[in-house]
Amino acid sequence: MSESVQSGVRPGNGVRSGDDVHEHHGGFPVFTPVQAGPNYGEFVESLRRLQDLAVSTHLPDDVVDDAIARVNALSDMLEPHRVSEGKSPAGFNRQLPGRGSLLLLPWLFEKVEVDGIRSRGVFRLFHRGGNSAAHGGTIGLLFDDMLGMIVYASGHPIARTAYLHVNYRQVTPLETELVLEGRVDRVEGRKLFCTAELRDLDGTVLADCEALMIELLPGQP
Ligand SMILES: CCCCC/C=C\C/C=C\C/C=C\C/C=C\CCCC(=O)SCCNC(=O)CCNC(=O)[C@H](O)C(C)(C)COP(=O)(O)OP(=O)(O)OC[C@H]1O[C@@H](n2cnc3c(N)ncnc32)[C@H](O)[C@@H]1OP(=O)(O)O
Repeated sequence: MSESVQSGVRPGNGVRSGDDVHEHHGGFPVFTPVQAGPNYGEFVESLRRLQDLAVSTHLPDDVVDDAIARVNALSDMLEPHRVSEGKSPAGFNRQLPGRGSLLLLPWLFEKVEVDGIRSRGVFRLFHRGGNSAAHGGTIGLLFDDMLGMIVYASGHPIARTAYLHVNYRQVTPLETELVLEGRVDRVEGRKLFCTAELRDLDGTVLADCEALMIELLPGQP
């Protein structure tokens, strides 16, 4: 987000070029990229492991009490370091799984180009919906976050998702490497029509989507 917001939009696909003026990104604030420290990725991964365990254990009550005390102690340690949006490395570090965000799927981008993007990763235990399959909402999250990156990579100003139509074609497995690809298909004024597919390593489409992204007007949140 920060690259796009701060240094502007890269030209591509015949869309407006030289759009590196902040006003072209709606009402988004100017963020200065926050680089993660060398151990930040490990910190986020440790928290993901904790989430995996939180949904895949059955703990005795005394262990739960002990866990509450320890987690609260950890939170107390972090609390004094709270910062406002855009001042944390979370979500801003593309070299880290899920850009270093605990919210996002811990996937890594392999290709971020004008004609489309590709990322790779796994759904974790804490993404389980039922019967060992990924929760449908987490697949929507994966697609929606990718759409922001597609718009960014294609050289358009910041856009928001007006609709996201997901087709669930096959059950999506957990803890299995998968590949996601997407691109802007066509542009009508502010409207960017995008598509993306989630595939397994055999190339089977597990889910695909069609989405409308709308470039923000000046001042739009
Ligand atoms: C250092 C490393 C950096 C790492 C990070 C790098 C990159 C980061 C990644 C990404 C890049 C950067 C930034 C990304 C930032 C943000 C992405 C955010 C994505 C989201 O946050 S996603 C959240 C869910 N999303 C919403 O929260 C949207 C809520 N919503 C609205 O904010 C408005 O709704 C809005 C603005 C969408 C439109 O509002 P509006 O008033 O401007 O436009 P209006 O309604 O007039 O529509 C104009 C034309 O679209 C048609 N139209 C509209 N809606 C339609 C629909 N549903 N179906 C069919 N057609 C539709 C109309 O019919 C008309 O069509 P026509 O012009 O032909 O008449």
